[in-house]
Amino acid sequence: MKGSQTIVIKCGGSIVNELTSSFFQSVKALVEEGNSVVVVHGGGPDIEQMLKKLKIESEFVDGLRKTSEDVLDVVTMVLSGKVNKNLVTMLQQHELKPVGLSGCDGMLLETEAINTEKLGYVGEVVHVNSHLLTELTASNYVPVLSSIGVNKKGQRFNVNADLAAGAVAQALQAEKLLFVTDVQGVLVDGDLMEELTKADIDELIEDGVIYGGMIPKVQAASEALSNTLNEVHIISGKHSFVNENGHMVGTAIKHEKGGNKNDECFISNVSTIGSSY
Ligand SMILES: Nc1ncnc2c1ncn2[C@@H]1O[C@H](COP(=O)(O)OP(=O)(O)O)[C@@H](O)[C@H]1O
Ligand SMILES: CC(=O)N[C@@H](CCC(=O)OP(=O)(O)O)C(=O)O
Repeated sequence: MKGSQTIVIKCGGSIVNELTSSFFQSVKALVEEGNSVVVVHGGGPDIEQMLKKLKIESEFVDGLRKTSEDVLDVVTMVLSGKVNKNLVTMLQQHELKPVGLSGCDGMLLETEAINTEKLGYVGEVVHVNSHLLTELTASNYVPVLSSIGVNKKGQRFNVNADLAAGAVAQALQAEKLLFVTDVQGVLVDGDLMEELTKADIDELIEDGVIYGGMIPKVQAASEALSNTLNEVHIISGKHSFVNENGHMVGTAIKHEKGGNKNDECFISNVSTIGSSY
């Protein structure tokens, strides 16, 4: 896939500290081929660790971390501090031009509370400042966004990073959205599902085959599908994005099965999955 596509890459907290050189080479190849790349990241395990250290309790409600004022401060420090700066420096080491930002900066992720009584300071993105992102990507910068949102009154919110990435992809009318995580894709009885539709996803969630942190990922993926975004990929950050033919690996979430699967060379000039293990 050569040219000027917009590609949103969500790096999950499960993998953000273990991304391999093959992963960074894949990102670099996408930028060098003239694409606009925006990175959105989470950091669930790092948040969990810091909350434990500070002896602050938190619980998950419907897959989202119920967020008190204290939890919000920790989430902000961990995501926009440690995780964001680690990712920025790693990208720099791979000769990219990352700019670390939170969703508060430039009101990148304007956010409103989902249900204050049930979830506290957990928000959903209602508007993305696409202009700032496109200004940066036009100059070959790679914006690296932590999933902290803000409302017009200046209140910060904790946003699930999968949902933040979906909102960014929709706002930018991205052609590609990649969820990079710690598994090869969606697995059923240990087998990788190469393609899934929304109907498949609903059934797999209902049957308990897709659970936990995979739920917001597949839901954000299917909701982000549009006229411009025909496939959303869930892939592992432990290796290259592509196989030996230059085609995407992992699970593709699509409007319907079949179609253009593997018709397109996603990236050329990058090490392939076979060479990276
Ligand atoms: N059907 C499934 N296939 C693969 N992984 C699944 C599935 N259902 C649940 N999971 C879990 O989802 C996890 C990825 O979600 P999560 O830990 O939230 O990742 P991230 O931090 O990358 O967003 C996997 O490590 C796995 O434990
Ligand atoms: C509201 C909510 O649940 N926010 C998440 C934000 C981080 C995140 O989403 O990180 P992952 O990419 O590791 O899932 C949290 O507090 O853990």
